[in-house]
Amino acid sequence: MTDKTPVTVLTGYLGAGKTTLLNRILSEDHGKRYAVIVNEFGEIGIDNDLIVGADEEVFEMNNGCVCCTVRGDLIRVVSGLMKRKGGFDAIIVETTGLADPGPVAQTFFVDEDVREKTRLDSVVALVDARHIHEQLDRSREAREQVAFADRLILNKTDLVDEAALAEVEARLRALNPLAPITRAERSRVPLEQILGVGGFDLDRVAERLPADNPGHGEPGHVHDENCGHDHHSPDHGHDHHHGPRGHAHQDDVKGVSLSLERPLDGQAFTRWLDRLLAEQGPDILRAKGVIDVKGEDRRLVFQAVHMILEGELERPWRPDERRWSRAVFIGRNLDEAALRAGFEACAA
Ligand SMILES: Nc1nc2c(ncn2[C@@H]2O[C@H](COP(=O)(O)OP(=O)(O)OP(=O)(O)O)[C@@H](O)[C@H]2O)c(=O)[nH]1
Repeated sequence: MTDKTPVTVLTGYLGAGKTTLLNRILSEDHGKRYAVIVNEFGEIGIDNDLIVGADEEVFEMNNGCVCCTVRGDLIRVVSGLMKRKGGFDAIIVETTGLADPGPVAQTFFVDEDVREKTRLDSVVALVDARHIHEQLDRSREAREQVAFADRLILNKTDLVDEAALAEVEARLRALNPLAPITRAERSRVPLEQILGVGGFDLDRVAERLPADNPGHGEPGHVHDENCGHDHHSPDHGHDHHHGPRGHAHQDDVKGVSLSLERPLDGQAFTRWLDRLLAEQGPDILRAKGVIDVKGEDRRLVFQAVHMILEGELERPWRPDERRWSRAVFIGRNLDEAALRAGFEACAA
C-alpha cells in the first residue's frame, strides 16, 4: 500500500484557479517530486462534449455497464510515468474540460496496471467564490465537480465579502456534506490539504464523515430522521437544502445523509447497497458510510464511486464510542425518502 504513488485529481470550473494552484505546487520548495498530468485539451476546455467524445474510450465493466468510462489516454500516461526512474512522490491530474471527475477517479480502481502502482488519494475541487453561484445555476458540470470532491478549496476570497462567503459555503454544503472547505486567495493552501487527504482510503472514510448534522435551519443541514417534521410532504425539502438563496431548482445534485441508532442486518444492508448501486450507480457520484452490523464487533466501512464499491470490516467499535450507522450519498436525482426507507428497512 505505502509504495503506491498517491494520485490527487484536481478539478474545478473554468477559471477557478487550478493552474495557479499547480504552479504553486510545482514552484514551492518542498523537496518533493510531483508529476502533473494536464488534460491536453485544457487550453480549449470549453466544449466538453467535443473533448469527451473525441478522447474518451468506453470501458465495459464486469456488470456490463457502459456508463462508466475510463480514459485510456490517462491510463497510458500514468503507466508511462510509473516506468520512469526514481518515481514520483505524488501524481496530480488536472481535469479541465471533463464534465465529471468520476471517470478519472474510476481509472484508478479499474485498470489493473494502474491500480497496482498507484492509489487514488483524493479529488480536490477549486471553487471561484465570486462566480460559483452562477456556475452552479447554469452548469451541471460545476455541480458535479463540487459534489464529487473530497475537499473544496474556496478560492478568490479577496473578491467577495464575508457574508457572501458564508452563503457560498452553505450552498456547497448542500451539494456535498462531506468535503471540508478551505478558504484561499490565489490558490494559497497548505499542500497537506491537497496531497495526502485520504479521501478514498477506507481507513479514513470514517473520520471524514461528519460527526453530526448541523442543526435544522443551519447552513448545510441535511434532513434525517431526527428532524421533527414530515419528510414526505410534497413541498418539503427544497428551501432547506439551498440555504438563504433558496436555489430550489438546482435540486438535481445533492447530498443525502442517513443515520440509524439501531444495528443493521449485514446481509440486508449489503443486498440493498448492491442493488442501489446497480440501479442508480450512474447517478451516484459518491457514497461513504460506517455501519453498525448486528452481531459484528467491527465497524463496516464502505465507499463507492458510481458502481465501484469497496467495503471492509475494520477496527472494533470502542466501548466509549457512539455506536451507530451513518451513510452519505451524493448524486443526481436522489430520492431522499426512498433512500431513507431502504436504509431503515435494513435494521436488524
Ligand atoms: N482575484 C483573484 N484572482 C485569482 C485568484 N486565484 C486565481 N486568480 C486569477 O484567476 C484567473 C484564472 O486562474 P487559473 O489558475 O488560470 O484558473 P484555472 O482553473 O486553471 O482556469 P482554466 O484552466 O481556464 O479552467 C487567473 O487570471 C488568476 O490569476 C484569487 O484568489 N483572487
